Amino acid sequence: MTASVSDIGADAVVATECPPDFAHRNVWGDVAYMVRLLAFHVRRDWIFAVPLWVLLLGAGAVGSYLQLRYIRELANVTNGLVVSNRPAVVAALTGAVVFIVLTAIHHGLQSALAYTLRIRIRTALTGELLRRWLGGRGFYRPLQDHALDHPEQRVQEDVYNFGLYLIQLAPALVTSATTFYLYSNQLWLLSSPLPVSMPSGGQIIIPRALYVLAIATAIVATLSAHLIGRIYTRLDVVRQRIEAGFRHDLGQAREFAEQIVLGGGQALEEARARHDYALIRRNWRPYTGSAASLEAVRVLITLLASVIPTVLLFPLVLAGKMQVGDLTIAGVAFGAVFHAFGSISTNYDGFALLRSASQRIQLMDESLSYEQSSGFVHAAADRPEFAVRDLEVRTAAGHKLFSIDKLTIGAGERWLVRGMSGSGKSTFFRVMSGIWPFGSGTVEHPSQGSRVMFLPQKPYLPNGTLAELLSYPSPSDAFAPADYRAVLTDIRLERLIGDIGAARSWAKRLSPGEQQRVVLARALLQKPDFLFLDEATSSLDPKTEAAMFDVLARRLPDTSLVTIAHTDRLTRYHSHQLQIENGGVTIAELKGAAEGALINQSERSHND
Ligand SMILES: Nc1ncnc2c1ncn2[C@@H]1O[C@H](COP(=O)(O)OP(=O)(O)OP(=O)(O)O)[C@@H](O)[C@H]1O
Repeated sequence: MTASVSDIGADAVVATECPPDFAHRNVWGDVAYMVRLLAFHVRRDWIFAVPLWVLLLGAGAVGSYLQLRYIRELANVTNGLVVSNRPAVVAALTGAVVFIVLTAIHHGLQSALAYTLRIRIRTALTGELLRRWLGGRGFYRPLQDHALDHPEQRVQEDVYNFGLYLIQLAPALVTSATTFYLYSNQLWLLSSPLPVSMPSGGQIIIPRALYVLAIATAIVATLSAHLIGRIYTRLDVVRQRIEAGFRHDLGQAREFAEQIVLGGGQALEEARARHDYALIRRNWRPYTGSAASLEAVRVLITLLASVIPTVLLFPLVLAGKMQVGDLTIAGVAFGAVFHAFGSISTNYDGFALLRSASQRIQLMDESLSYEQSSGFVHAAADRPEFAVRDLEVRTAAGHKLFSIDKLTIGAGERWLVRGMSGSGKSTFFRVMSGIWPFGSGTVEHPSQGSRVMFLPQKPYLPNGTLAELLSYPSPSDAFAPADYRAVLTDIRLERLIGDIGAARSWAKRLSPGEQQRVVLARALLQKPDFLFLDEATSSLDPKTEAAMFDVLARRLPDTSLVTIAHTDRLTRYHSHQLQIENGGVTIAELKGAAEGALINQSERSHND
């Protein structure tokens, strides 16, 4: 099957989609947020940030001074040539070469400062975003539909771009201010009044015509750049998002290659990737248009600005009232004042990209600050037990899943949780862990010091050494090599003992059942007081499953177990059952659960 791009509505998406994060932004709000980010870095890293900023901005001012001196030497060369003064030409050329060398050294040092500051800004912002995103509960959003798009890109690329464009722009603005200061006076002096004939027949005199024209041209340039640049910023925010979507879908196709090939989904995956790319192409058209318009307006106004002084002053040169070199200086001074006053317009593309990066960081910042208020009261019990009262668990959409009037999971008890698919078993675990906010009631958690461990339905096996996988979430040096050898034997993966220190893509190398056993080994190492297993052995054959429950009973005799399972086979390993059905629960004691049952089962398994 090949789905065409228009089938999927790419045009509509790009043409009509206004990023939710863009709608309420304006340029001053963005600038205020940039200042907040900057202030954050300066507060965090003031010992380095303050001197680096001072040096970098100072370097901008030095740069414009060097440029001025160099241009003056060039003007002296021209003036010396006009009057055939050889020593003056040679002296001016020598001066020009000195300023060229100084300018090169200056640029090198400025780059070093800029790169140092960039990585320091990035380090401060990345550290903060990682702390708030990965380090807190903000990491998990039950409402995936409303979750922030591609936070990973915001942390990685947007923070990088923020530092990049900020460091490009900030010194440029300081250079502009210095240039404006240095050249303003000169242009003011060179500016004579200009008589302008009016269509009505009269004549008005523009005082300091060159100066006024330089400022007016700069204002026109800035306003036109802003009008075009607003769209450019918006399109760049869209571009960042759809690029991230493209990368994400390709990454997912790589991750699930086996499932896709077995399911025959290659054509659909290709269509999905083409659709993602089509969005990028559709966005590229207006993006190109606005970038091209920005560039054209910038060049047009810059070039016009470069001829205005000649147009106004050449009669004075022809009349012998002004030297050619002075015309050059007037031209440079006009250009400098125009560029300095209108520096936002000449740097508008960088400013637009800086706004786009800062908007995306801001949305992540706001999203991390947002706390979904929980309907549940979580408290610490004074005994080592979980106790729930008047619990009503709901879906994110507000539909009731089930309610529990009263339930206590005491020390050493073994509970089996059952119910139809979608009845809310995993959500019950989410409530018990405190990450599910939708519903009401009280959950008392075991007294301080009790350790609780949740093993979810889908094992999470990040890349790393086998020891890191087994010790997760503790570091691998938290356990001795002998512990790893023992648990690998317990979970019947002795063959991997030689690979304990080997870094591999274990999620790809291990079968789903083996992955589940690796996750069970974490519990054997961590020895929690309460262990919640969400269909943690669903991929195992009955014999291996029995062996795993036998090991759990042997190695963790005092651990309270809460197991979600669909199979009757596990009844014998539990003392109580919680059945979720028809919006309520039924609680029963399982009389057949005896130590003997475990041992008999285990012996049978070994004899099979
Ligand atoms: N993160 C989430 N956001 C929104 N709804 C969710 C989320 N997780 C689960 N649900 C919804 O809550 C309901 C209960 O889901 P839950 O995972 O608890 O079911 P379950 O009983 O464990 O199912 P199964 O036996 O199939 O694993 C389902 O309708 C599901 O769609």
